Amino acid sequence: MTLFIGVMSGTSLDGIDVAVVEFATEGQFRLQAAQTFPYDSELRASLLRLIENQQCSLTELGQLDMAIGEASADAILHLLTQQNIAPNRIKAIGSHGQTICHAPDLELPFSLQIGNPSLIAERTGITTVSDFRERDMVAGGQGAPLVPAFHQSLFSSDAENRVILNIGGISNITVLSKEENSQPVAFDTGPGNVLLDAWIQRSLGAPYDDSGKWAAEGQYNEQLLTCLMEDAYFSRPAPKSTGRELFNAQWLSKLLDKCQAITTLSAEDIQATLARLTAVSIVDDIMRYAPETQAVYVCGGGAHNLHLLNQLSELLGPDIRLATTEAIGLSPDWMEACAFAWLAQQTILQRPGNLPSATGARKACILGGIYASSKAS
Ligand SMILES: Nc1ncnc2c1ncn2[C@@H]1O[C@H](COP(=O)(O)OP(=O)(O)OP(=O)(O)O)[C@@H](O)[C@H]1O
Ligand SMILES: CC(=O)N[C@H]1[C@@H]2OC[C@@H](O2)[C@@H](O)[C@@H]1O[C@H](C)C(=O)O
Repeated sequence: MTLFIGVMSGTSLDGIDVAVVEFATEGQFRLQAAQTFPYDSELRASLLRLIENQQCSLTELGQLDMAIGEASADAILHLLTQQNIAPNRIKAIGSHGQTICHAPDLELPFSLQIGNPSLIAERTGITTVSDFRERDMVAGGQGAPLVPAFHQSLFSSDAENRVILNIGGISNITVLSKEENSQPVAFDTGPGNVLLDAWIQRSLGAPYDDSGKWAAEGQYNEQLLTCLMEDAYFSRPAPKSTGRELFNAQWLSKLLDKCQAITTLSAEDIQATLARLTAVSIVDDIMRYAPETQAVYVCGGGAHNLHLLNQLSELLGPDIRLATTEAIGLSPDWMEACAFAWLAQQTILQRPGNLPSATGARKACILGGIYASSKAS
């Protein structure tokens, strides 16, 4: 039995997801335990300032790197103790870290994640794989999304054309065709929950729109939707990836200021329009890149937003089945953490982790850096 741990802190900045995963035979896995460890409000506020304003001192950056490393190590050790799993049973940790700057389209592209892996390896005594994105980028890729290789390995089907849809802060799709040897198209479609969270936080002070109830009280507005959809990201062809550097509270404020319809809209109408934007941008991309889709399986926190799921279902129409990834064997909350456990395994086995058909890289690469355990194995 080979156990790996995956650790993911996503663009929603809600905290650190940790999953303990068993990989038995090829193409099979079992989730043994998982938990989210929320960021404390001060750490979250510092991260948000850093990511959205892109300004901080080097000392502050170094301290945040260490603080997230500490929080990740604490989370891993807490889960292992609670589950009575000895650290020496874990082959390796795959730690994504917290993205603080993703810049795939610069002349010298880079993607920066923090959460010091030396600290994680030292504190846990477990070999830690980290810095997954940059190898793909230097091979000409976007460095994201990386989860599609895991989707392909574990969730392909020869019975139906599937899309795996992650709705985190940002949304991304993986198109899994039932044709043998087909390579998945996969990319970030744009905002997931990030604008919904920003607007409800600004209007009501709530962290997120629980089940989408607030959006369901409003009516979406076509004029505002058209304004929002004019952003060039939506019409750009794949491969492409994005993040909070583009879709953030400032992006929203700027477009709300520009749109004349805004004076007649209630705050909940704006929330309804943002939900519609997430749904329309996703479904437009599914229709463009995967018109033969038979089923869409949703994961990420957006899988709990019933209003968003209703919007998706309406736009997809009656012939495309919509369900959460629970229907194909994995709770929507743990997809990304499980994927980083799998990506760590790929690296340890010296196998590639990126999919060139998703990221646009020239070749498949072994991803990441390995921070060896200081304990003899
Ligand atoms: N019960 C719920 N109702 C509505 N929305 C929810 C609910 N639970 C979580 N969410 C949404 O999901 C978000 C968190 O999703 P998730 O953890 O998948 O994001 P992430 O992993 O940080 O992002 P990404 O995948 O972009 O890196 C929350 O910020 C919230 O908007
Ligand atoms: C740079 C970065 O952290 N990107 C995230 C983000 O969150 C969702 C989407 O944008 C995806 O491209 C990616 O994360 C997942 C884990 C991925 O690489 O597949």
